[in-house]
Amino acid sequence: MSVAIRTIESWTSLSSNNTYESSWTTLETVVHNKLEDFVEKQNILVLYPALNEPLSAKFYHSHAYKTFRTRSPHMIHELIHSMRENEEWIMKRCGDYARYDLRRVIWSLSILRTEILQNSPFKLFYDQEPDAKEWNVAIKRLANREKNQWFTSTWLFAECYLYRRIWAAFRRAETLRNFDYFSPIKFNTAQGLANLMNNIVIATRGLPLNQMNFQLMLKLSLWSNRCDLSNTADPPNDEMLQLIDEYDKDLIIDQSMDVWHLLSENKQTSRQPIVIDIVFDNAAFELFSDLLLAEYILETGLAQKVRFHVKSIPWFVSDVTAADFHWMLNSFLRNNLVELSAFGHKMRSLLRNQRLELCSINDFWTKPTGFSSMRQLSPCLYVELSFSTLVIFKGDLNYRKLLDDINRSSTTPFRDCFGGFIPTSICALRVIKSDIYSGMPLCTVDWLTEDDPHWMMRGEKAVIQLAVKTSP
Ligand SMILES: O=P(O)(O)OC[C@H]1O[C@](O)(CO)[C@@H](O)[C@@H]1O
Repeated sequence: MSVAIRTIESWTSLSSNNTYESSWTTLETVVHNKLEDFVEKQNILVLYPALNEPLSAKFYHSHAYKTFRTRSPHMIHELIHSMRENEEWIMKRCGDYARYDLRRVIWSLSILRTEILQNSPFKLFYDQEPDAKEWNVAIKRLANREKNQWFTSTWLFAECYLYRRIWAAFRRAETLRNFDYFSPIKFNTAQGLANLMNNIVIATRGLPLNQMNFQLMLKLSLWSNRCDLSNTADPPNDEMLQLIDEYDKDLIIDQSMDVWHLLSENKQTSRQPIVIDIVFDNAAFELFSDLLLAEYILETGLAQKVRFHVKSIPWFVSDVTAADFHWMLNSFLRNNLVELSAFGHKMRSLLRNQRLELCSINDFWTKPTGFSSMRQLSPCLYVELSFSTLVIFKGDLNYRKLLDDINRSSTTPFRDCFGGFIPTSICALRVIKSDIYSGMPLCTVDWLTEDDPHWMMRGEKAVIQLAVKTSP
């Protein structure tokens, strides 16, 4: 969107003879005609996503289409800009030769951007990374079915491919192969929020175990998902904690009470140490609020251990990697704000005595598939999760993967959409940022869409959903 806005601005400033209004109208027509050309040439269907099919950018009225027409090209543009802006800083970290490697990477990124905009076929990976072969098999399989282009393949595959391609561009450069190119944006965002995080730490010290406090911590973790850096760059509200009750009006499905019942009953009856897993989404504020939730769960005895899952490579701009996790912990430890620093020390000691665990890196989380294939592709991970009482999946992308990114009728029960994936009970904390749903009350999506056709892309509404695994 902002790419288009920039074009419009520069164009209007050039045509100084025209009135603002007439130049705007002319330009709108030009942009519109160009779009029409693209839609026709690339066989884009001027339809909403088809029911029971995977989401795809081939549907004009979809978030997938907008992603590849504007969001992703813009994201690459911003990444290039960030690499240029942070060149000196990058050279300090990666050595002087990084300057030359950066040139090559930027060139590769520009090519990638053009490939998206031209709906080119996916290229194979020629790198030596362990997953390259698997990716290439999948790309060739798509090519046989003529679905190996950005707009014709499934959205999930194409979007994961995009982040794998960006990674490949950096991995090829000797000095930058271990550099996280999204780290400047993740670190800067987190640093800017230190005061807010410190205030929230103060406000949440010593919260006793009860349903209300549990729901508060769960909802804080939910609403922090508004602050991803790929879609909704808005900073969290300073009053977030105080506004949680008010946010309830945007919570379309709220099963936080059911999650509470599941965990508090399990606490009474379980004879085994209770483990809960959190599959992280975004770094910075969201990561902080997930750590707070984990702390509350442990302090109140709802579980004896909380395990965290991170991405193996820089992913969807702001997803948490192991390096982000350690960076955040260290930044808390070194912080001058007393309570934030004490929180860091607490986290460190919980990690040392293994009540918190950062699970070993698993590349399943960055595969271009939904979770229904976990059992087959990553059986050990599936078994590991099955020992847990509850897995909390954070965010929109994890939600899409839970549903295999298939556009079922919005009222289909949550659990019926998992394609058999149910290693244990599953909770989704999702701020809605894409056009896929489950378990929605009748007509809700229709009414919301009638009021605002783009509501699902704004990251304003959310769901807390639970699927309980009953013993066989
Ligand atoms: O960080 P989240 O909540 O997974 O969302 C990030 C983005 O991922 C998507 O699912 C795909 O781009 C978007 O809908 C969303 O903007």
